[in-house]
Amino acid sequence: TAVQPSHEVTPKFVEEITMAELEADPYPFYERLRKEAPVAFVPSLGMYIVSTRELCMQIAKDSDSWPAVISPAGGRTFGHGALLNTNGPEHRDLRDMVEPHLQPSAVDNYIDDLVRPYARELLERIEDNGSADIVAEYCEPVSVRALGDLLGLGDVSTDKLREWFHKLSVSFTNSAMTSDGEFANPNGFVPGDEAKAEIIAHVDPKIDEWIVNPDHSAISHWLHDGMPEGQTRSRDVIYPNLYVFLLGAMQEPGHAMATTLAGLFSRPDQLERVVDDPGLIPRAVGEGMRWVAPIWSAAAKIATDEVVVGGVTIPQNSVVMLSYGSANQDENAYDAPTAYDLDRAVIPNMTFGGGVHACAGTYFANNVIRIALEELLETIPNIERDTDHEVNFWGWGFRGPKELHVQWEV
Ligand SMILES: COc1cccc(CO)c1O
Repeated sequence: TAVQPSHEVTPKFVEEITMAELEADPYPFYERLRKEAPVAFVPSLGMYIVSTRELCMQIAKDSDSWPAVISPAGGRTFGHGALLNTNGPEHRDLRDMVEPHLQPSAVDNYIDDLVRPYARELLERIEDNGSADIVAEYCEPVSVRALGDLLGLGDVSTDKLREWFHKLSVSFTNSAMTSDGEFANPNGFVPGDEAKAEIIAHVDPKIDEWIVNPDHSAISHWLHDGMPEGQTRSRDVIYPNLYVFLLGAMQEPGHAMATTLAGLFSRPDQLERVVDDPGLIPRAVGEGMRWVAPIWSAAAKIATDEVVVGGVTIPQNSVVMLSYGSANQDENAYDAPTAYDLDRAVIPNMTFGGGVHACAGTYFANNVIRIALEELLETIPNIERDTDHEVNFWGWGFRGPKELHVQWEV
């Protein structure tokens, strides 16, 4: 439930902010938060928001004082057995379940064959068109196909995987609360419920098969690895964590590709350097994800006891949301933080979180994004932004360009 601090006076701009404004452009609001109220209870979100890099880093790393909790909207979407809602030994067991496929030595073995052929196939389809919405026609397809095939969902179409993550995403981030702590937009969870129903209908028979005939897919290993002979993990464990992968792990590499391109388009000289030297792509991607963190504000923690943070008393059991997208543009840590700059000093950022809950897919994601951009810039080195279209970044929980219209001389 939303714990409204009675004695604190909420600044007017904090009282008035709406979900729609945050999803359109959270940056002005968070710049004011960082300066005037780095820790603030935001009534329309029904939780405390932490907006500076220092405090986000401090809380993310202190998992004893700040256990991870799924946000209210997240819990309504996924249920409560997901990695990001577990701590201690239960969390460790789930990380042991998902990490084998994501550790660098494993990724190095499969990542090129997993990503490059499909990226090339997509580029062959569009390279003679001279224009594209690169988000829909390339970034999202490459992002979902790679992970879908790894998971064991090669029989789910690219478009269906995209539909699922879009539906899960709007549901997971449907965070608006009324003043009495109810969800402001209960209908916003319908897309997530629809996606889950389809996911279960498709995956249940596959789980039945994997139980008796294991294969090398990630989900098959999640069922069997580390379990006593003849036993497999229950669906109650598999599904909430599969939803985590079908949302963020599917959506964010595509966001990061598009955001990096948008950043480079804002610095044509830097785009040219990256096209000429693909060895710069990892740095370009790192800066792109610093510039607009794809997982912008989706890591919530819970105050185990009443605690004072940033001068604010946070009551016990309050939900605190770490806004990594704001931390990454904290003027106390980054010069000209709102600018994309390939050459800026590399200062650790919050893109992949921190502490024991830091992203398990960091290495996997960085390689998917790298290969996708290597193939794109090699195939279409003269890619430009189509300035007849705006770059419409969207999202508060997760953020990236909804579309990115590009053109090139054929
Ligand atoms: C990798 O995937 C995720 C990371 C952080 C939050 C969520 C919300 O489910 C995710 O799906």
